[in-house]
Amino acid sequence: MDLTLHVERLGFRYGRTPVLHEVTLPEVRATEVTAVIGPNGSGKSTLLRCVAGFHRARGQVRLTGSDVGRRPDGGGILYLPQDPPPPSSITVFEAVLVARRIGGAGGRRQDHEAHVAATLTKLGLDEFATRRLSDLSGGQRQMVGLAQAMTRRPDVLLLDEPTSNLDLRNQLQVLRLVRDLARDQPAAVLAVVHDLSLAARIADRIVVLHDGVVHSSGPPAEVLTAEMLGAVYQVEGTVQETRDGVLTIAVTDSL
Ligand SMILES: Nc1ncnc2c1ncn2[C@@H]1O[C@H](COP(=O)(O)OP(=O)(O)OP(=O)(O)O)[C@@H](O)[C@H]1O
Repeated sequence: MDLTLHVERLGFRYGRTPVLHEVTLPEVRATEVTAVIGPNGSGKSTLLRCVAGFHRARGQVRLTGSDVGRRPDGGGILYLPQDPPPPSSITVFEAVLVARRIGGAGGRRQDHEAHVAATLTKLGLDEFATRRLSDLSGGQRQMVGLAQAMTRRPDVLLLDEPTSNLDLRNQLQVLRLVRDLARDQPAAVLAVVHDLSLAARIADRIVVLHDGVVHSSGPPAEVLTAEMLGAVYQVEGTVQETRDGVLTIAVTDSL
């Protein structure tokens, strides 16, 4: 049976302030991407941190499937935070190699180095391999963070706004890579994405979080509606689908 992430009835509070209420997500199977959207402060990052096990939440987070624990060079749940890796004096290549070794992958050094080189190529980071992290922009370091996550070959990848520091071209490239990674590796991916049009392009399913409650979930075309924009984001908007199935969301409120 395919590896599947189950998140059921999660409840969490910071001190006395409740943030998540009985949050149940649709199952996320390996090969699939689920995007979590919602307004600022709706609990998206908290949800990801609860799934990652950083917060002790009520409810259940389970991995099922005969593949669980079978991946020799990786596995498990990996959380990639919103902030890129900090500037430091190690090179991009070293940073990704260290991430792979910390991930517990066994084997020969040459094999790890070849894997890291291939990962950097996939992300278009070849030219940065020998540069120090301290010499990179925030967006470039965010790409390195993604390379570190990919090289650890997790069963479940939790991404908190993986494109927040990236320009338009890199946003698309990263989201394509995330989709390919989910399918090829395979991995179950849960990603917080602010841009609704990008979420629609990357995700098999979208979960809308509003005040810590799941407002709606399902395929992008079902979830991204003018009604949802009004009820959750309090804006007037339109959702249009092009002939090749791309959804475009436009806010029509005047400024
Ligand atoms: N460490 C913390 N201690 C107390 N309250 C917190 C903490 N972190 C977040 N919160 C509060 O919990 C709520 C949810 O925050 P969270 O960061 O999960 O939202 P979000 O949907 O990811 O927001 P954004 O889109 O702005 O990143 C917010 O009201 C926030 O102020």
